Amino acid sequence: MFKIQTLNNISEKGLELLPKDTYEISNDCANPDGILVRSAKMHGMEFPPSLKAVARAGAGVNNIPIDECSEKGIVVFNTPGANANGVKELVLTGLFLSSRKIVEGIQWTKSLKGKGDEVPKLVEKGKGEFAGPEILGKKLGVIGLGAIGVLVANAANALGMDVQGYDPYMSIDAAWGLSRDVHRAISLDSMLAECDYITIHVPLLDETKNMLNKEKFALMKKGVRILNFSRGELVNNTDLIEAIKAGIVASYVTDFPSDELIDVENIITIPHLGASTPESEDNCAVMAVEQLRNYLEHGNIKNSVNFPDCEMARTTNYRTVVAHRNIRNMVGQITTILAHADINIMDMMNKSKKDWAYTIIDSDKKVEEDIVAKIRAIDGVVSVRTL
Ligand SMILES: NC(=O)C1=CN([C@@H]2O[C@H](COP(=O)(O)OP(=O)(O)OC[C@H]3O[C@@H](n4cnc5c(N)ncnc54)[C@H](O)[C@@H]3O)[C@@H](O)[C@H]2O)C=CC1
Ligand SMILES: O=C(O)C(=O)COP(=O)(O)O
Repeated sequence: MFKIQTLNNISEKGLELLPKDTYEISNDCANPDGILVRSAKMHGMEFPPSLKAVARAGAGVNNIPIDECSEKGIVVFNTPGANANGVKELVLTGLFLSSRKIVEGIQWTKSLKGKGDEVPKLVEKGKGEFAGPEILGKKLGVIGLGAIGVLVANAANALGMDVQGYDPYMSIDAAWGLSRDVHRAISLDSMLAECDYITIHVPLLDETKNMLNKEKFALMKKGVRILNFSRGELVNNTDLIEAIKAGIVASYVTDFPSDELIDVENIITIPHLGASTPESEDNCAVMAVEQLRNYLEHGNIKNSVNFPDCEMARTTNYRTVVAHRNIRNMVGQITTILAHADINIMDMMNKSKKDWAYTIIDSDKKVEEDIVAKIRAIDGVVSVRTL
């Protein structure tokens, strides 16, 4: 029986893929084999030795202590692209909200309640306060051309915007999906200086924290409109508020409210709704559960953020999987232990990703617990399982 702990509400569409006879699901369980999570913060959590994997039903993994998980041999998955359309649609909404003073206009209209037959006249008299520009022909800069950035760039291009993108690490898959009409920015700074609208779609990392700060606001066009549906910490809020007061930033729309941003003129705060659609919630849950099951039951890794993709069709009934550091002679030591135990390898796969590596071995006989213990004792090995 595998125990799965859910730290957030996970769509039933995903949970129902966990067979009841082999999986126990609860939001409060002592020794889980796997955790399913959305945005719950996992930093500071105690990870029991039973924990083998964490599956984030979503894209951003800044709520998970990745390095600690790697050191403990816990494989962390996310669900690339599964909620990208949900976010794209809200970003497009954000583009219009940033331009047309829709939120402010709706707020003001509410103040007319009780004015009776006067309302239509008052509307026509007051509406001039809420005029705003069209997006057609305007320049949009997209920072980060991954699953979401590409969809946003293509959709904005289809709406008639002049779109450029900046992503020094763009994947080949993402490049295939990008419209040929989206231009490649020469540099981030040149893009920031040219654009009327800027939208940010990068993960929150040490390198991207405060990516939009005083220095960057100083480069921007007066009246620029900025959208942040990625993470609040990508933008320095103190510098942003100064840039708004100085008239550089005309509008900031974010999916990540924080106290200093709420109710500030020209800032629109949305309560992290990017992926809150039934479609995105289902897609993410299904993908997270499928990946988690494939790992727990077969040791296959797909879409992990800390260990390499490593998937092999089963050739025998005896599978051993080893998570280890990406250092030399790991495979040599593991296979020597198996050879000394008179175990023959029928098929194997070894893959690496940055500092970490993973090995799958299908053998002709069962690898008994004493042999597992020897493999576990190799310096650099962080987890061993037989399946
Ligand atoms: N508001 C919401 O509900 C949601 C927010 N998000 C946020 O959006 C982020 C992006 O999501 P996806 O597009 O699905 O991820 P992704 O991994 O497909 O794309 C991220 C892109 O950012 C690029 N990148 C990384 N560092 C960069 C840098 N310094 N400069 C320029 N580009 C850089 C990468 O090369 C990659 O192409 C997530 O990490 C998450 O924080 C994601 C889903 C929902
Ligand atoms: O996928 C992401 O990175 C998100 O920000 C979505 O978060 P959520 O699953 O809606 O709590």
